[in-house]
Amino acid sequence: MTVAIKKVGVIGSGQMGNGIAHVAALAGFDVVLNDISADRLKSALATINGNLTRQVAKKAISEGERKQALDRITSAETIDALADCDLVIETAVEKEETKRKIFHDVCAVLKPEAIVATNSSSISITRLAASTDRPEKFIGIHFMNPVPAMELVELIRGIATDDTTFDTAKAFVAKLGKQVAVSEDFPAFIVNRILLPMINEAIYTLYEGVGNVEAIDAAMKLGAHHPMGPLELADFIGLDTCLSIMQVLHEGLADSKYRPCPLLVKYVEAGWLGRKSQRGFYDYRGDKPVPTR
Ligand SMILES: CC(=O)CC(=O)SCCNC(=O)CCNC(=O)[C@H](O)C(C)(C)COP(=O)(O)OP(=O)(O)OC[C@H]1O[C@@H](n2cnc3c(N)ncnc32)[C@H](O)[C@@H]1OP(=O)(O)O
Ligand SMILES: NC(=O)C1=CN([C@@H]2O[C@H](COP(=O)(O)OP(=O)(O)OC[C@H]3O[C@@H](n4cnc5c(N)ncnc54)[C@H](OP(=O)(O)O)[C@@H]3O)[C@@H](O)[C@H]2O)C=CC1
Repeated sequence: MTVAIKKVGVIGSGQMGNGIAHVAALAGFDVVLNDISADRLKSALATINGNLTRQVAKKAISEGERKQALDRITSAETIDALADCDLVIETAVEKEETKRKIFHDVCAVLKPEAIVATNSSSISITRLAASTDRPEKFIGIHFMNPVPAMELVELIRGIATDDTTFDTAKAFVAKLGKQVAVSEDFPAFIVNRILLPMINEAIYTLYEGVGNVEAIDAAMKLGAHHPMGPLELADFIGLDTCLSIMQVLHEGLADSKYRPCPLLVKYVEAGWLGRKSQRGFYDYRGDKPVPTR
């Protein structure tokens, strides 16, 4: 059994939030995009418009579809604006305390039957669900970056998630034109359990001087046919997010093989978070990315 979803709330308008709002609006859902920062909301709407315009240029969608999708998105700086949403997807920073606070605030304004989802990359769905007033209506809907281009969405049930919530989330993902992979609720789920240790190992390879940034990325692009090198991909994901995921794996599985590389810690402490802060394993401030090591 599924429940009808018409209006979707997206909390956090960073790179994932704008991607989720984009694909949901294009699929015909009304979307309320929420962020604590007005500037973020403004730049998210500009990014969505830019990505929709690129799809029009590639003839993937019509000009009318671009316009209708944009018209379906409203932006809001306050959480009250999400009150009449049927589904809310939280996609703020990968910090458990921030997410818990958001769930506390949003559940207070939502109707009791609304479904609450998180796009968390790694944090226990069961634990996040337990911090809400509706663990049975809580689920992990984990999109991949960049959302408009990636086919997969992981669905993760918490221990209490009911069948209606799972079936509704599955139908929602199908309506977005994406494929589902179901993951059990263990640290970092499937994709990041495999991908992040690979990225962390690439950073150790750099840290130990086995290769420089250029050599490591070229090796994996040309030698293993990865679309992006692991360091380029780390910058794309965000080094703060990569570190948070490694910390969840390290703490959650208590195995030293998940120890975050000290060089990753150093970059995050420097505020060199990758593309979003214009500097990470590459410096993006010039015409083209320049390796920082
Ligand atoms: C951390 C987590 O929790 C989970 C994760 O997401 S892990 C990260 C998973 N993502 C990846 O591994 C991405 C790896 N990289 C890639 O697959 C590719 O480099 C890429 C798809 C990003 C770009 O591919 P490309 O061939 O170099 O570029 P390009 O041909 O311009 O783009 C391919 C498509 O992606 C879209 N695209 C590219 N960058 C985009 C962006 N930033 N935002 C939206 N769409 C984008 C393009 O519009 C294009 O769409 P169509 O196929 O509909 O035309
Ligand atoms: N990056 C990736 O490749 C992927 C990330 N994810 C997950 O998606 C989530 C978001 O990641 P991503 O988009 O990359 O992160 P970003 O840093 O790009 O965006 C996070 C956004 O959330 C905003 N924010 C912070 N606190 C709040 C709040 N209390 N209420 C509303 N908005 C808030 C931030 O605002 P401000 O900057 O002003 O603090 C920022 O705009 C994380 O949980 C991450 O693990 C999932 C799949 C892939």
